[in-house]
Amino acid sequence: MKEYLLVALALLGVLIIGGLSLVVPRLRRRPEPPLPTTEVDTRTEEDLAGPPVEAPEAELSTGVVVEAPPVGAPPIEVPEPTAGRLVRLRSRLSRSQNAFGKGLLGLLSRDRLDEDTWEEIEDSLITADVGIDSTREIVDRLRERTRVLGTRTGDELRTLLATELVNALDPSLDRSLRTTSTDGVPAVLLVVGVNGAGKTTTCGKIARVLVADGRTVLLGAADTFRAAAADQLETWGGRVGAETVRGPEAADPASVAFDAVKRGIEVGVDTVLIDTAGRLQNKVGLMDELGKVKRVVEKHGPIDETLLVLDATTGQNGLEQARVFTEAVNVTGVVLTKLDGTAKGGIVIAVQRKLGIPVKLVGLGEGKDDLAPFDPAQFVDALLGTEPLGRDA
Ligand SMILES: Nc1nc2c(ncn2[C@@H]2O[C@H](COP(=O)(O)OP(=O)(O)OP(=O)(O)O)[C@@H](O)[C@H]2O)c(=O)[nH]1
Repeated sequence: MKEYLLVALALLGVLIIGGLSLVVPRLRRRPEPPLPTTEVDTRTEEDLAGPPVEAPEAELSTGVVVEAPPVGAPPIEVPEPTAGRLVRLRSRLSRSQNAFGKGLLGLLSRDRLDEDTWEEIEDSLITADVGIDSTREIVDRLRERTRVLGTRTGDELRTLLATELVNALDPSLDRSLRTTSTDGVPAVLLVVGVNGAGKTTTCGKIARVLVADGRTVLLGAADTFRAAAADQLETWGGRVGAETVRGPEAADPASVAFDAVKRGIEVGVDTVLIDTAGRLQNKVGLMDELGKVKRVVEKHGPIDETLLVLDATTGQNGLEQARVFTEAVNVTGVVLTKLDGTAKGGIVIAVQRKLGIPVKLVGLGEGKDDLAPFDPAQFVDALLGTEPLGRDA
C-alpha cells in the first residue's frame, strides 16, 4: 500500500512539473498582437515632420527663416481645378450684371433706338467704368452695325453688344502665366500693388491655382512692412504644403526676395511667388524699393512675371495709382480683385486700355478659390447674364 502511495505521488510530481514546463514559457512570452486588419501607422513625430529643413545660408546673414509646416498641422488641401472657374463664379458678378444685362440690354431692346437712347447707352457704359474712349468706340460701332445690318431683334442686338464688348477686351492678348521652371531654375512671379488691393490674398490664391495645376510652389514674404502679411502668407502656403521664406519685421524686402528665390532653387520648386509691400509714402520710395527687389532677384535670373494687383472697386482712381507701378517695374499682367463687390465690371476694359497690359486673373470673392483665369468671352457672357452664344468659351 505504501509502495502504491509512493508511486502515485511520484506520478503526480511528474505530471505537475511537465504541466508547468508547458505553461510557464507561454506566460513569459509576450502575447502575439492580433493580426492587423488595416496598416498600422508606426511613424514617430519626427518621421511625420519629414526630413529636417536645412536653414538657408542666408539665414546667418539676414535672419531670414524658412517656415516648415508644423507637426500636427491640418492636412494639406487639394484645391479645386481652375478650368471653368469663371463660369462657376459668374453669379458673383450679379451687381455688374444688373448694369450690363438689365440696363444695357433693356435699352437696346427699346422699339426705337433714337438719339436719346444711344446717349443713355453711352451713359450706362461710362457709369459701369468702361471709360470714355472705349465707350465711344463701342457705341459708334454698335450704331454703325445696327444701321448697316438693320438689326432689330433683341437677340441680334445682344449678340452685337457682346461682340463689341469682347472686342474691346482684345481676346488676342496672351493671358497665360509664365510659371514653369527652366533648366532647374524656378519661374519667379513678383506680385505688386497698393496696400489693401488684395496682394497677399492673391498670392495665396495663385499658389492654390498652381498647386491645383500640379506645380510646386514656394512663397516669399517680401511685404516686411506689415508683420501680419507674412503670417497671412504662411497660412495660405501651409494649407497647400508650400514653404514660406520670411524675414524679421522691417527686414529689407529685397533680401527676403533674394533668399526666397535662392531657397526655391535649392529645393527645386517650379515657381517662387513673391509678395511685396505697397504702403510707401511716395512714388520715389516705391520706385526705389521695387527697383531694388527686381535688381536683386534678377541676380538669380530674370523675373518671369510681374503681376499688378488692382482693386476693381477703386475704379478710375486705381488706374492712376497703377501707373506708378508700371513705371517702376515691367508689369506683365493685371489681377483685378473684388469684382464681386462692384457694379462697375466695365473697369476690366478701362484697365486694359489705359495700361496696355492684359488682365490675366480676376478675384471674385474672399473664398480660397475665388480667383479665376480671365477669359473675355466668358466674362462678357457673365456680365450680360447670358449663355455663351457659340463663341469660343
Ligand atoms: N470681396 C473680395 N475681397 C477680396 C478679394 N481679394 C482680396 N479681398 C479682401 O481684401 C482685403 C485685403 O486683402 P490683402 O490680401 O490683405 O491686401 P494686401 O494688398 O496684401 O494689403 P497689404 O498687405 O496691407 O499691402 C482682405 O480682406 C481680402 O479678403 C476679392 O476678390 N473679393
